[in-house]
Amino acid sequence: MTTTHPSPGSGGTGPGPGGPAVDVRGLRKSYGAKRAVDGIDLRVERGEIFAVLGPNGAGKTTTVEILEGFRHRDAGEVRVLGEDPQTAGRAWRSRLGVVLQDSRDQAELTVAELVRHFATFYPRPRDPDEVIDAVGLREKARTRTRQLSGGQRRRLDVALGIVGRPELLFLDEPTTGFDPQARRSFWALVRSLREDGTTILLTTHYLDEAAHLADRAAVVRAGRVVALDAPDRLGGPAARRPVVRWLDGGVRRSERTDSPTALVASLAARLAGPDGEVPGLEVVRPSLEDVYLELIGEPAAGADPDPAAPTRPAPADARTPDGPRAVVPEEARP
Ligand SMILES: Nc1ncnc2c1ncn2[C@@H]1O[C@H](COP(=O)(O)OP(=O)(O)OP(=O)(O)O)[C@@H](O)[C@H]1O
Repeated sequence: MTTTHPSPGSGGTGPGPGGPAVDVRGLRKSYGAKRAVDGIDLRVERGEIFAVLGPNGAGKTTTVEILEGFRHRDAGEVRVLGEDPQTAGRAWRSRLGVVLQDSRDQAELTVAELVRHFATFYPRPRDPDEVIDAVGLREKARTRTRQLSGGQRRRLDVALGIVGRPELLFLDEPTTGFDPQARRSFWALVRSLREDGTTILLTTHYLDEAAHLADRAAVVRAGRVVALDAPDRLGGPAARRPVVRWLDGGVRRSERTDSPTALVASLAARLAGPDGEVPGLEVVRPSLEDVYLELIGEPAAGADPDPAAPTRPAPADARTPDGPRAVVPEEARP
């Protein structure tokens, strides 16, 4: 379940100062001996949808919670909408929309009551009924939030995240638990927010979500950014080189090549049987998932090792909770 935390205050009344929405340099954060974030640099431009990808424990949530002002960093420079989240006040907070991964509250209120209640925290809220429509909850407007399904609750969280008309919206794994149709309509909603000028920083484990939504994506592994680019360019051209696979005397062979046609022609001349076919011939262009798995050091099943690929990292360790992951600063509580 997810909860959106309100960001009351007096801001949100106009565009913030120029410059990137998020600018992070040399960010570090440890929990005891565990380095969760180990020197992250990234910049999110205003008006873009930026995805942060990475395996469990890579440091995504820690990074995002620092950007949201919910966690303190050990080192590095951070600017979010031009301010340092550690010292920024209510006006800054009201310019953010935050949709966290876990928690629930206000279970006895109906959807409409809760969205209207959150709208009162902001100086220039969206119309609550329009927001409820936009997230596809019109039918559930009079339902108590405790009676919503997981996917419906997630949509409600998004409604609460956008009702304040944020300049920057953080979405932490927003479509977990959605059915395929709900995901598609949620993606359309996120795109329409971008068209309204909202900057969106999204963490997701769904690569198709990043491919459909993100203008750019960063892949984080063991607390560092290992790639940052448009989803269809992540990993660089070498990572997208097609792989030709075939059987040679019953032995499986493969080769990455920039000229698959020439390779297939030479294989055909050498190995084609009486039917004119090369046994087991396939030409495969690596998908975003293949590229991602290589970047995080987990080659896809059946993938061919690429000498240019990053070395395999130590496995990401399990979370060691030390209390609530996301706390709402006093000043942001209703
Ligand atoms: N409150 C905490 N106390 C101690 N260690 C923590 C805490 N929060 C996170 N960690 C550790 O820091 C590392 C990074 O965790 P983080 O939650 O930032 O990763 P993540 O990339 O968001 O993972 P996931 O995809 O599972 O949400 C992990 O090793 C995790 O166990």
